[in-house]
Amino acid sequence: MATAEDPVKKAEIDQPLLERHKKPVCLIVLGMAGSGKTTFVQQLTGLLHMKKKAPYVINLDPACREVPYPVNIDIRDTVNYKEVMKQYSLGPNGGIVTSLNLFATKFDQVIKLIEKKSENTEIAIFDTPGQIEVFTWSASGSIISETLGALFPTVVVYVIDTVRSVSPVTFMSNMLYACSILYKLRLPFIIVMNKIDVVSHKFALEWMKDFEMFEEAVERDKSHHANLSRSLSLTLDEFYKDITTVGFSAVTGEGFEEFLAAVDAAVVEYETEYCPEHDRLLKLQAEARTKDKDRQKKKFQHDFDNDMKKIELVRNHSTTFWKNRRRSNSRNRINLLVHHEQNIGEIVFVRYIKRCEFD
Ligand SMILES: Nc1nc2c(ncn2[C@@H]2O[C@H](COP(=O)(O)OP(=O)(O)OP(=O)(O)O)[C@@H](O)[C@H]2O)c(=O)[nH]1
Repeated sequence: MATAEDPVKKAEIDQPLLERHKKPVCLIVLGMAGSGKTTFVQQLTGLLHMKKKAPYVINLDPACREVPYPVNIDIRDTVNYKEVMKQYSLGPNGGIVTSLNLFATKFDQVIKLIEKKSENTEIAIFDTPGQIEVFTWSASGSIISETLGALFPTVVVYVIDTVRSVSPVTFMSNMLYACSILYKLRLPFIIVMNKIDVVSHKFALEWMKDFEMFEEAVERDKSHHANLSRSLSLTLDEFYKDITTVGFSAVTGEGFEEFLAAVDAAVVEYETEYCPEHDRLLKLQAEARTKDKDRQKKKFQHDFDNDMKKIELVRNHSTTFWKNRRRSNSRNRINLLVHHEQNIGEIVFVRYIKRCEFD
């Protein structure tokens, strides 16, 4: 398991973030309802302000009553969640999904605003709805995360309620969810074990580092899910190795510096792993498109040649016909032939235009 204090990563992040990147680092804050996302964003915003590094804050939760931090862009200014529910006859979750989808259609404007601020903004923070699946498994969530990932160094911050995770089963469920989000969004990932002012997150670090310690905890837990947790934990071993975990208290601000170091390390990962992979995929897509175009071009050429043969045949036939035609009883046949010639002429014309497009 990697922590922000790893010497290799620390060496790579000696240079301050702002000097390496002109664009802000985008933090997408996700987490189960009640994990403390909003309090975390509030604390983070306050601490960054104190450091004279005011973040650009975007609220993506259309259903929240109030936002307890200074917000630069608020989804509620663009979409009226209650109106959406009424207009489309939706329940609360459907209303949130549809509101986020409507907002995603205007996401290019958000990008423009962030770019405008890029000169003197280091960090942009996105607070997301409590119904985590609304963001992670919706089209709008993919659009937003992919757009950000393509333009700015983007990091997913997954907030976990440490107090509730002392139970191995809850801990395992949370980790499985984190793992599924990582594979869905494929962006650098930081786990924030929140509420460490109540319970230290050391037990979680130990469970992630040492499988036997987790197994002991599972043995103590009499839950009927214990066996499943044990085998899943082995599966998650690989996931733990690549993930950065920091303890944080959204109430006291403890863990702030460690979190910033983790963000810096995640940006290095974005540059060294995410960007090359992203470019590789784009290249593959471009190659596939070229191949498809070549295939269509060949097929077109084949059809075009066949048409030319057909028209030549009709032309020869009609020349003979016109030569031998007799005036009586031939009007319909003449009309048919003219019509046929016109049709083939149109096909050839359309194909000719298409060939010009190919070239
Ligand atoms: N002691 C303690 N309480 C916290 C901390 N972070 C959040 N809380 C409390 O946890 C509760 C939930 O916090 P929120 O910030 O509303 O959680 P959320 O994830 O935004 O919730 P949703 O908007 O429902 O998704 C609140 O009562 C907070 O005061 C923390 O670090 N320590």
